[in-house]
Amino acid sequence: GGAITLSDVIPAVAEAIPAPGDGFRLTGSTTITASGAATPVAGLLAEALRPATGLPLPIIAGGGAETIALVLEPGHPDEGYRLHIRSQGVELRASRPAGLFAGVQTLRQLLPPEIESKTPRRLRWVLPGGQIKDHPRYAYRGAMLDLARHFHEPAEIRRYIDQISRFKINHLHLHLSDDQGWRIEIDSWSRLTEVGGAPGTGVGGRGGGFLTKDDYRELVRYAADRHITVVPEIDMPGHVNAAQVAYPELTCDGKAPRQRTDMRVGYSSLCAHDETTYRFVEDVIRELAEMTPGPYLHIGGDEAMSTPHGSYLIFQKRVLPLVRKYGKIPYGWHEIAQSPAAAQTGAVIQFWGQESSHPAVATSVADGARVVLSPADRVYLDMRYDLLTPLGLAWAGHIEVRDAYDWDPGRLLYGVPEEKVLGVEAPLWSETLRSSADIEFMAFPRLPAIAELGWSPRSTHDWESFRARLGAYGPRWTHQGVRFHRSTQIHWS
Ligand SMILES: CC1=[NH+][C@H]2[C@@H](O1)O[C@H](CO)[C@@H](O)[C@@H]2O
Repeated sequence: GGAITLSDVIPAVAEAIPAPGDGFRLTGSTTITASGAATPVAGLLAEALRPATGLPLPIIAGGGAETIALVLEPGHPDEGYRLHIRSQGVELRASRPAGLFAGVQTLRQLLPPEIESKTPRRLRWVLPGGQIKDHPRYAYRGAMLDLARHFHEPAEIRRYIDQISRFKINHLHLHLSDDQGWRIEIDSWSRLTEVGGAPGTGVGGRGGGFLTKDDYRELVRYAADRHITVVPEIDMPGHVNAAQVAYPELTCDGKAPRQRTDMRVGYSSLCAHDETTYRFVEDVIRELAEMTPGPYLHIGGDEAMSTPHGSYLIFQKRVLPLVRKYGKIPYGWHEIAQSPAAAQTGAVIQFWGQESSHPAVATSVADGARVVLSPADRVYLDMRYDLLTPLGLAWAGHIEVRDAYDWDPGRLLYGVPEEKVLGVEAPLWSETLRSSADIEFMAFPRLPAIAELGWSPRSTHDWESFRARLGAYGPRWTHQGVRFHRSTQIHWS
């Protein structure tokens, strides 16, 4: 493709002022300048640029010519940054390390695609001259990975964290329990993983396993270093068969249900009238909260078809406040909006419907709840692209790249105006996934579309621009070894 310009970045930047001919060339004498809290971000920048360039790119504290300076200073919007590229040097300015990290993702995309090579390439490494002023439209830009239907090892989750961080995604929602399996160690209820995390507890009798508390803490740290907040989810009162196989006392009749490795939903429910249920729920919330530095604790709430409506309301009235009791913001699928406790506890409601209006959500929002948008027919990355797609489901229809791109989070839901939208999230359910390759095939190229909706100003929204930028991005995935789907909607470079 042609020379890279400031406007080729995904997500689209808020403002770009090119200065042609004033580009900065990386050479053997280029340094990176950083101090204090900017230093870890400088380390990630050096780590990103050294392999393909083969350049030393030492990190120094003291500035000077030919340097890429990372500067923390007041006056920038949250996660925002200013990038100024001139022939004599580069300045990346922000008020928080997260802003510098966002700027680093932009910088990577301003170098030729070969920058993603793990081995040195003999190339002129030139950053195009000019200025970028950039900041996110929404604070919450998420990706969800379902570890319950198919467990993915920590190394696979770290790989996904790396890949989503390139597009300024800043939340990773981990779906840690469901009917098939339980994937996070809880000390006070150890059979949850001894039984629910055993080999063979995934869909099709595969995909067993679980995260120890140390695995989880390490993933939280790895994500935090890339300015991604982990959002853990324990799905209740439905989607609990695995917990009930491990602890029959969590059923209303005390009989352990049979283990399930099929893909059906809606058949399980905790017992809303039994105090054992609330002891269990509180223990789980307490242990999850103490190992989760992020502000959110997701308690599911979806598809409770086997929970009578009255029992569902009793359950949410008891449980949403428990999340607050342990210092977290309650978060749940949009069914929780049936309960006044959602708004009363200032919960975040995750909309996963296909409707353009949802009265219960609009009411909760009017009463103080906020919304994360995950319309299933737009952002469910487990939906097939088309009839030929070998993986995934199709209950919400096929989702090609344009379907994922062409909608507006600020105008999706009647009664949920722009200022009540916390952001967007792309769930990837794992009933049909088996590997990192499967994750990458379903997530890319659609996730960048959702990342752009979450980050870029609405004024930059343009399908022809996005598809051209995406086509030019393809070689970067190839150099990284990302097994993306070569959608026929895109002209891949
Ligand atoms: C919130 C929600 N509950 C269901 C629904 O989404 O569809 C998913 C598959 O697309 C399925 O795995 C999940 O259990």
